Amino acid sequence: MSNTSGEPARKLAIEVRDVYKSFGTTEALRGVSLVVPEGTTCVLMGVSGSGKTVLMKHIMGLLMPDRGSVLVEGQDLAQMDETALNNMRRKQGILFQANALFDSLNVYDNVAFPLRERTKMSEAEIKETVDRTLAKVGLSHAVKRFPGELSGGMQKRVGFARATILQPKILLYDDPTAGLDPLTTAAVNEIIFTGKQQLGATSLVITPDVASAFGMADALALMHEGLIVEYGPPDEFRKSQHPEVKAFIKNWLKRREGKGAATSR
Ligand SMILES: Nc1ncnc2c1ncn2[C@@H]1O[C@H](COP(=O)(O)OP(=O)(O)OP(=O)(O)O)[C@@H](O)[C@H]1O
Repeated sequence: MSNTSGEPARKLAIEVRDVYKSFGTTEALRGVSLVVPEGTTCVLMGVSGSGKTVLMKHIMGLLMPDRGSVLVEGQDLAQMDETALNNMRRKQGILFQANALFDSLNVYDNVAFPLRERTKMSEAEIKETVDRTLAKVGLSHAVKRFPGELSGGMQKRVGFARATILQPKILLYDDPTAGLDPLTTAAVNEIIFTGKQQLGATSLVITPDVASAFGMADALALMHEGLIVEYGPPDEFRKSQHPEVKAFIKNWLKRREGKGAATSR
């Protein structure tokens, strides 16, 4: 199989096929389809309540569709038993808004945690792996500090180190830059890019930050009322004439200008 550029088509890391999901009378997903080829970054955008997190939870196997199917690395999650689902989740690195670091553990022990829980590595092997991972995110100097003693950006980097220490093939980020200042936001975007470059991982990112989205995405998807209303590479997405895309970008520009005015005052 090849695409129009003559390169062999990549395998699909994630494939969502016509998924419906309701909670009572709330139709959260109303026929969503999405493909994310291996090693690429897909960014999901959309207003609050449009269904982004519900979609991501399906990909994590935390929710099952009412109709349709979700395949991760070609495997239909609905066909998996609990053990297989757990194994599949281990291949995913998950970074949500809250970093979910253990406050009582220092940086070293936070990052070592998945290795102690899920591998049979010796303490010497763990040390070698943790040191190498922390060096990659520029935190070698902070191993003994506790989460409360770190800046927001440093906490994100620890979260990233912990989420990636088992070398996941799929990275899922839900609003990783929420509440962060522009400099820290740039640092987190760099981290997401690092995930792609260093791990060759497939990433699915939910972010309201359109500038970050365009900077990191191989493909962008806009969700609206439980549907993906536009999907495509950044260049095509930018030119979209879909009213929801135009409204979303206009709204973001307005909010950004508002923030600029607030900070320049
Ligand atoms: N467990 C649940 N029970 C009931 N309703 C839910 C549940 N989870 C999500 N919903 C509803 O499904 C819809 C989609 O929610 P979702 O969290 O996916 O939105 P979102 O696009 O991620 O929003 P935000 O940007 O605010 O996080 C919303 O109407 C939400 O209230």
